[in-house]
Amino acid sequence: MSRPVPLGGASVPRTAGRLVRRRPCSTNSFFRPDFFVRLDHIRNFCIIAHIDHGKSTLADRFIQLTGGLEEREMQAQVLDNNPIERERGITIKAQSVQLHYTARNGERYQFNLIDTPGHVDFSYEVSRSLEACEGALLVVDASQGVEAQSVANCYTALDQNLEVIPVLNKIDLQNAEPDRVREEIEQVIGISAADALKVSAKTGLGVADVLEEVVLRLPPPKGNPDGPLQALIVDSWFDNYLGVVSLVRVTSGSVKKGQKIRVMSTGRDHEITMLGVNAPKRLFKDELQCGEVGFIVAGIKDIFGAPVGDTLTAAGNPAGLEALPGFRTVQPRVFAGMFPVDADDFEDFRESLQKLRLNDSALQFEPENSTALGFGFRVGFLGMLHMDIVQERLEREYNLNLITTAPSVVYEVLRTDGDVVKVDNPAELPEPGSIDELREPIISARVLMPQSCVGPVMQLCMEKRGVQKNLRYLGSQVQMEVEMPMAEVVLDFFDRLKSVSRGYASFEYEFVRFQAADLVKLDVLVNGDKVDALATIVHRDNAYPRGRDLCERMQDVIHRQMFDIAIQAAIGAKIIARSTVKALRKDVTAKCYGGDASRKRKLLEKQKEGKKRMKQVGSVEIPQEAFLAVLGVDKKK
Ligand SMILES: Nc1nc2c(ncn2[C@@H]2O[C@H](COP(=O)(O)OP(=O)(O)OP(=O)(O)O)[C@@H](O)[C@H]2O)c(=O)[nH]1
Repeated sequence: MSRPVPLGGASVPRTAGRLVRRRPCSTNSFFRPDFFVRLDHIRNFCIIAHIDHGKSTLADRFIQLTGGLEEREMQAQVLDNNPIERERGITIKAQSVQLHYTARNGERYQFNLIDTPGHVDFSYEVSRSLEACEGALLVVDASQGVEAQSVANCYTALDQNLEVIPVLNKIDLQNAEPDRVREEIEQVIGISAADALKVSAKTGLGVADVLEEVVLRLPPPKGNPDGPLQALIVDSWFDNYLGVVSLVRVTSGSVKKGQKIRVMSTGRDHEITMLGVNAPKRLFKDELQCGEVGFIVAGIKDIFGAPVGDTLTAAGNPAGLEALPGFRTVQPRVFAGMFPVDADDFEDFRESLQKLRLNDSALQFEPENSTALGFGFRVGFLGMLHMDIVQERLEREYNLNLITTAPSVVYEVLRTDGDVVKVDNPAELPEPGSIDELREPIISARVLMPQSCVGPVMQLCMEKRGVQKNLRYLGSQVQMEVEMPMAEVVLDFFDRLKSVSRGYASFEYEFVRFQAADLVKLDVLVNGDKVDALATIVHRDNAYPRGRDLCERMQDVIHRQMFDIAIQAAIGAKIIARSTVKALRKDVTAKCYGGDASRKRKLLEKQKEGKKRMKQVGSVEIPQEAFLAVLGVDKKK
């Protein structure tokens, strides 16, 4: 992604408090004078919560209260600055912002705040952001109560030894029950909530107290301000003009403009040309000191030049420092083929994926060749929302026109020769004769719901081949632990769970093991040709209904053409379902008798537009919707 560096006018802090001004104010108004902040006056913290509990809105209030933006510059969820985030109303990328707060004791503190995403698909982003912090605000919606991601994200913070302050949000709502939710935090999560703060991020009620508690209860960063430079790359993105821009947390020493730094994994030295902080407007500075979180630009044009999790030291690393621990790598769980509609876009597609990966280290990809769709990539994602967002970012930020195939999980195959291989593409499943055992990934899911939902949720889990492991009554909430095949969860579990529980149940999951199951490959034939990109792996018991359903769905989405199109579902050589798209020529200009050439041309152009997201497979044009018919998702109109 190329995030431009806005050259907005920087607001110089009105009162410098007791801070010492290190050097005279730069004459350039884009620069903010550097104030020396003592390490014990810095607080680095994250806001964590379940989706929609109000993290970004609380961050807005913090920015407003500390004067980070003027009233006219404020808009809701300021930190969700990606257009996709704003349209969907969700946070996808963690965003950092530096604020300056004068506490009630008259001292001035520097806050480096990171707003994190709430959806389970982006929990990796949360754990990475926590690495740059000493504390976390756990925001819980006082009208909804504790939900699955409140628990999971809080445990991640505790695992990383962070101090957690519970904050009960939305107390302005009539149905807010702060006392019940406080008990829930203690019962479900198991942390003390006696001194949880009550706030309304919307009206601002109680928000000032949160800032004060951040000062009092969260520890300052550790590290030696006078030691040799050591900084952790927390995030990176590619800017078309500047090259790689990295967000770093300085853990020792300081980094200065003009300084030569070394990227430890590559061993290459670069000169820092720009550095600064998001406040939340981007402000250029001369130095990032120990404990601070800010961005650096070092003229790195190579996409792999400053990977996330890497360590920066002074050039030549004279102190012989070791690399910081970095981040755990995440394994993608869902894979789908992505193919450019226009084969000429393949190289652009590769470069775009590489740039996107810099900013999204959970993304993995390798080239794939499909008989039906040509050259593309098999791309690994953390979940369906992640897949959806990646496709949208590729199309909007990189101007690509892509066909995505149905997502698949990774299977483990025990071959008759004793070898065990992993298969993430159904088309590459070995011949049935050479398979001794086919194993599917099993997840352990924790569903949190009100008691009234237990019946329908249990029924849904059974339908998805789930095995209940535990059921705990925690006050008004019930926590159910269930093991389920991941393939069933990928398809539509999340939506179904929301609908059977009227939105009250939430869930989070983790992979536990591979387990043998009676699975078969379901092929789809279009006019007799097997289309590799449409193959799926399903449980034998579901194969017949799935095959029938798939043929019907495809019949609805494949446009009628000049001839009959037969769609068949097959297991091996056995056809198990069939449907036909009847021949018809859709003459869009039929009604345009008379000689209005321009209107005819417009209609034909419109028809051409409609054909854009299609692939010619044999003699048949197959639209994007058909490739995702197995999901029952009409993704692109
Ligand atoms: N009534 C009320 N609504 C609130 C309050 N705080 C947030 N909201 C609303 O709750 C919705 C979600 O708020 P966000 O700040 O986007 O939530 P989030 O936790 O950042 O969401 P994700 O980043 O997608 O996980 C928005 O419609 C907000 O206007 C509050 O204190 N009171």
